[in-house]
Amino acid sequence: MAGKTIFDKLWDRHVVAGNAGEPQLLYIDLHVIHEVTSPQAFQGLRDTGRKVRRPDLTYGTIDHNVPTKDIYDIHDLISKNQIDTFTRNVKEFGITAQLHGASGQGICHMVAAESGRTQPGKTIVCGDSHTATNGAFGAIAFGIGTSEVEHVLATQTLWQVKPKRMKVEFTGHRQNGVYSKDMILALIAKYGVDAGVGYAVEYTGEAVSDLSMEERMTICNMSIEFGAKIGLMNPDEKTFDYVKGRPQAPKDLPAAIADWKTLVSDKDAVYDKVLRVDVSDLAPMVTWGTNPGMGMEFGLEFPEIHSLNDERAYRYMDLKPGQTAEEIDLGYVFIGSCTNARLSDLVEAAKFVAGKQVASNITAIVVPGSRPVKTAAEALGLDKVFTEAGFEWRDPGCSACLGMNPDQIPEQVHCASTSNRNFEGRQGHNARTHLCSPAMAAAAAIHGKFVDVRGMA
Ligand SMILES: CC(C)[C@H](C(=O)O)[C@@H](O)C(=O)O
Repeated sequence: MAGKTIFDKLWDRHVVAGNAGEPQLLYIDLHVIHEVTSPQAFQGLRDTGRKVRRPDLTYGTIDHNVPTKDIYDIHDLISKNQIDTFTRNVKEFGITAQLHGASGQGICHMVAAESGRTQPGKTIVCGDSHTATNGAFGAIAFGIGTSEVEHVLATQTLWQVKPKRMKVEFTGHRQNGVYSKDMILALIAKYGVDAGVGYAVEYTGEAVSDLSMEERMTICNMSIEFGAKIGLMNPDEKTFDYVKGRPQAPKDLPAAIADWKTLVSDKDAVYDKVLRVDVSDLAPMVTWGTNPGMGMEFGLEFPEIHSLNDERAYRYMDLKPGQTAEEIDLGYVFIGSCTNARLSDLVEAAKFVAGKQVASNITAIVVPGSRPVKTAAEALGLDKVFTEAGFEWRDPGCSACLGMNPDQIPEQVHCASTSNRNFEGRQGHNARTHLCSPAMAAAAAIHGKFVDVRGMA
């Protein structure tokens, strides 16, 4: 019999009912909730007189709507209503949540891992498309819709059709100044934003083993930009070390680790599709267009127009084929989001900023993804490094990744952004987003334009 992938092993462990090839009922080990996609779900429970089946397996945070200048100072009435409603709901249904100013508050895709709830072998869902971030630990993690949030709240299970299996092998070793963000942007640029549709993607290869857990999360996070709901990696010693010592780590860690070690893909595992990206010569990536696949290695010219989409993207971005990233007239730099606002991202960005000044044409903000990251960064003095250089240092939240809170990029301004989506209007009406790594964003803030960070720090 052929070997099994990690995905097969985890899937099989969680099937409660249903046959292969049909929708199957999966047990959910962890349900993360936030203020945007849960209100109707709770109302649905209330309307039918149901309770949350496993409040102990449900974990909440506020992130999308929170202002990052003063988390209590919410002017937008819809945002305020969502946060107030969420606060009421978690209290009424007995769910642990990181609310205003709480020490664990932050972006939903960061807080579960930070608390130790994200562990190898789990099924993890959240009403948010970047939930695959947790897959970096060797978990099946995916985003769900609000009616599914209600289903999970009520039953701790979910109907799903098993996706196909894809292996993405990152071979070679990265050059200095090239990061996991560049790896995932390169994958999406090479194969397209729909290449992962219908697949659970397993990321493997020496270039993945090289990465820290935080860097791995960046890759799994952007699985959805590759078209896949699920992206995951085989757990290893780095994974176990990350979980160890966290408040919600398993009580009997050695026993858990012994089990987790079995939850890796067999050598002879079978995949429906295999893709490869060699990262040895990869340069830092910058997107020029309006989807995450419209990206180029730094130094290369933006491509010819091949479709109406390309034409529209160039018009929206006010750029032309043949230009290079260096020629982009940047006005804003955003370092933040569930993709790249972890401690190591801020440490790396700070290397390019220390002792320097933000260029006069740039407004630059750093938004730690969570309160634990903010606290840890301040203990390292990173807040001073950034503010002395002219960056603003904010409170945790989704911030300018998406225009759901006051942090918006002004119209027509080009923004070097460490976030995950460069869609039209994503960061604000008519704002122009260029996705890149924290190092590229930080160096761009100092130089006033994109520069090649290879060999710089
Ligand atoms: C608000 C939420 C539903 C949305 C998502 O699920 O993707 C957001 O997090 C995003 O990144 O666009």
